[in-house]
Amino acid sequence: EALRLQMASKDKGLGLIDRPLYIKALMSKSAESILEAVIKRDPHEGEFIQAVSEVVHSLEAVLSKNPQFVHVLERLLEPERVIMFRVPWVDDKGEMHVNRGFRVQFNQALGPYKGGLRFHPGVNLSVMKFLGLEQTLKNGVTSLNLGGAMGGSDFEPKGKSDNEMMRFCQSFMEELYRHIGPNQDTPCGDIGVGTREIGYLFGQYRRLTSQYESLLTCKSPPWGGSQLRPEATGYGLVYFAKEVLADLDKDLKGLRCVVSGSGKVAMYALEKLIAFGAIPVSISDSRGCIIDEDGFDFAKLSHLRDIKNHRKSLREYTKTHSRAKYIDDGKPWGVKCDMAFPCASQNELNHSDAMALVNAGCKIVVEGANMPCTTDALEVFRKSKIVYAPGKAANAGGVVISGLEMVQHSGRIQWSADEIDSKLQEVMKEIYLKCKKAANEFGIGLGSPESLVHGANIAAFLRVARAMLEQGCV
Ligand SMILES: NC(=O)C1=CN([C@@H]2O[C@H](COP(=O)(O)OP(=O)(O)OC[C@H]3O[C@@H](n4cnc5c(N)ncnc54)[C@H](OP(=O)(O)O)[C@@H]3O)[C@@H](O)[C@H]2O)C=CC1
Ligand SMILES: N=C(CCC(=O)O)C(=O)O
Repeated sequence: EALRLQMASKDKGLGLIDRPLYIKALMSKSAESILEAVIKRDPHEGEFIQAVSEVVHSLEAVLSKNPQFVHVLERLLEPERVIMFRVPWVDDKGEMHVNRGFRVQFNQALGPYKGGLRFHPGVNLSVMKFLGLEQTLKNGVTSLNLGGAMGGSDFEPKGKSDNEMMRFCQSFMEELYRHIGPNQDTPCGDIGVGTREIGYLFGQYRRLTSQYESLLTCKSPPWGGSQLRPEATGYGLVYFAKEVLADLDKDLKGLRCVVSGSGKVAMYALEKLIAFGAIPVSISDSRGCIIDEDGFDFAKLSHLRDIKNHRKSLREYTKTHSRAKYIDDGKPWGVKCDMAFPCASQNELNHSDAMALVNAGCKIVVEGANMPCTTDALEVFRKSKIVYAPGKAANAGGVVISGLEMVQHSGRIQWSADEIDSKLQEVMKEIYLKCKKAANEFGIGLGSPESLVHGANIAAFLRVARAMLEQGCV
């Protein structure tokens, strides 16, 4: 029945919203009714429904053994607060512009809201809610006491001067500061928001409140930031991948890796892969990808992509490295490889990309981005027995070091890069073991390629749900 529904949905070319049809066929009544309620309430929020479908599917076994959690899950899937606001700003020519700002404060049961800020024209409420849910579960799967949130704006940072970026950040914080604080909500970076933007946001917050508080992370180390916070997501991703490989008696050395994206997460993942002797052969940006079969000149690449140089196009790399090929509108998934690290954006890797990866010999996919694989791509991985590590576990290194930044900032101390790095390695191993344990406890054995995603959802949900149950119907 599930396969029939799945084929039917594919034949009719049903959209994202209908994709859960075949997933629903696999679900018990209570799980299906929870998903149906979400689809009924916001049928146009495709990304959010996609994220919810995966979570509800993972929790079937938990709900059947713990019926008291059914109502907790219903509450969890509705954000505690959605703040949307106008962001007016003036460009260098004196022209006025307006953008939309968001802060989705998803769940505060485990601690103050914690999550990124994304500046990208693709930002809308559905994307903010999917990221808020992912962040809630990601923070839940760590041992940190942090709730989940996500915010940002549909502002396009590309082509903006430093002064325009500063004025936009100041206007954005002019509203956001009413809703955040060290014990309330502590934002950080994400797509389009790095240390430069966090600096401008922090300066405006200080001006408005005259408070020097630990309320933004990814700050610059000399004034309260943590060592290795920019590197943390990419480094942690590779540490997680090493744990997955170790269980398969493999190691990164000599493995060919395809990476997508060339921002903060992708570039530091590339650096760490090279350090461990892996051979990254591709990276990408929103206009195309570079294939360099012999491996990359990391120093040259990182100079090109540095935000201080306004992130030059990847095409510039081929001017000094003739062996590299730049492919307009290209994606890196067809290149012969052993592992894939999607580190760009949601739904960047679809059904045909997944098929290309299978044909290229890929055996393991480790997500650096949040929800980079479509439901159809995950179905291909499942059928082809490709081991798949979800972003909510594998990319949690960023928020973990954000949590450590908050500890250092409030204690007015700063740990060394080595201390942070060894803590990061330890935490990524802990997260991996938690996912494995949860999957095994509920009978989704490690043999099944999607066990880590179920394990991550189960481990995270149980931690958040227990707190929500004890804190009453709020
Ligand atoms: N920063 C963090 O701490 C964390 C980030 N993540 C996730 O990792 C991913 C990357 O974030 P981050 O590296 O910080 O962001 P950056 O803005 O630093 O880099 C984003 C990269 O992805 C590319 N990109 C953006 N949108 C698209 C798209 N629609 N299609 C193809 N490529 C695209 C960009 O290309 P171009 O330069 O051409 O725009 C750029 O190379 C996101 O999914 C984010 O949510 C997860 C955990 C932590
Ligand atoms: N964008 C982030 C980082 C969140 C944080 O460090 O608060 C993520 O985990 O997706």
